[in-house]
Amino acid sequence: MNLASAPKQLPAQAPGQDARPTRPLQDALGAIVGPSPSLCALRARLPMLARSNCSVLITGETGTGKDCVARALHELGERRSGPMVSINCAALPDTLLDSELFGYERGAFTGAHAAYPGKISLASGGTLFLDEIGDMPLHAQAKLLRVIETREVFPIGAMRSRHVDVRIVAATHCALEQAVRSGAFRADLFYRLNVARVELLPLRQRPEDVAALFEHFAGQLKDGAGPVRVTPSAMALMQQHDWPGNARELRNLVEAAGLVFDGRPLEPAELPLSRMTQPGGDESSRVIAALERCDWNRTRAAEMLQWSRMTLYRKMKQFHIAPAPVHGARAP
Ligand SMILES: Nc1ncnc2c1ncn2[C@@H]1O[C@H](COP(=O)(O)OP(=O)(O)OP(=O)(O)O)[C@@H](O)[C@H]1O
Repeated sequence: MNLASAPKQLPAQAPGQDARPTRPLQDALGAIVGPSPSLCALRARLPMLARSNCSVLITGETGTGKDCVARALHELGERRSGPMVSINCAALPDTLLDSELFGYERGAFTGAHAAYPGKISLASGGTLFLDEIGDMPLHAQAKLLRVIETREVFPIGAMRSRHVDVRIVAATHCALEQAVRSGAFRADLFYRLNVARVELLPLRQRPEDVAALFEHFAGQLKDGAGPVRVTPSAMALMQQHDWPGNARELRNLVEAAGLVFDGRPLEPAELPLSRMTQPGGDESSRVIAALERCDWNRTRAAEMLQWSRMTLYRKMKQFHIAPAPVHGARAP
């Protein structure tokens, strides 16, 4: 099957035209693949959003492309020659998040053998991408709010604050409004971050993007693994799949398909669509089943579920699943 490619959303470059202004635009927008109306609208809106310096909050399920959008915002804006510094707020324990974000002076605490400027200062002149902002502990939220309001950062153990010039882009998979209502997220910080909002739909709500994404990921396969092709019925099956891991799950599927592809378009039965990610079945059982099949190795279980490790940790926390069963008994 010849898969439909994404429509040409970008204006063609006239011969002799200076390539400099359009190249970053083409690259950054071209990295967000998919002909669905929601992605077309996003690509039309991003250049304007990137030109402003306002904070942007990107929301969407895991694997929907929040990181891609944050990168495009940086690359399309005037700060593109500056750094883009990312931090995953869910990946660090509370104490480390503080020092990673705000930095510290030499000797500020045991083990601080040298001063560290912190991610916020390191992003000065560029963009600070705060991934999984919904998992930021309340005390760090208060400090971040102060940084946004004063544009000053106070490293741990420092005598004086330092000026910083950063654009903040934050992302979350969770409903921050609900977290604000429950008191888990500060309302004042929410309003500071939510100046502009980008909402990414789950892939199951934009099945028209599946073919274009499939072709995009197939084109990225290393030599010898492609070009993977599928029959029309296999594509139809993929368009009906619920994709709990969204584009990341599709990318993993294409990589797995590349390993079994022998030049013949793949039939539906040959698609490595994991039963773990088939529609139906409750999610906590799927998580436990994957962990059991991988001897409770969370890295392998995350791969099997086609989730990032952070997503698996989050789901385990959500469903109260302990890291390993005690005496073979399942955690509640
Ligand atoms: N529209 C898209 N076009 C091209 N690639 C995409 C698109 N959406 C997602 N991807 C790719 O899918 C993978 C997952 O995307 P990304 O990391 O941006 O998702 P995310 O929403 O930030 O996930 P998480 O919440 O788990 O961090 C990446 O390889 C990314 O490049």
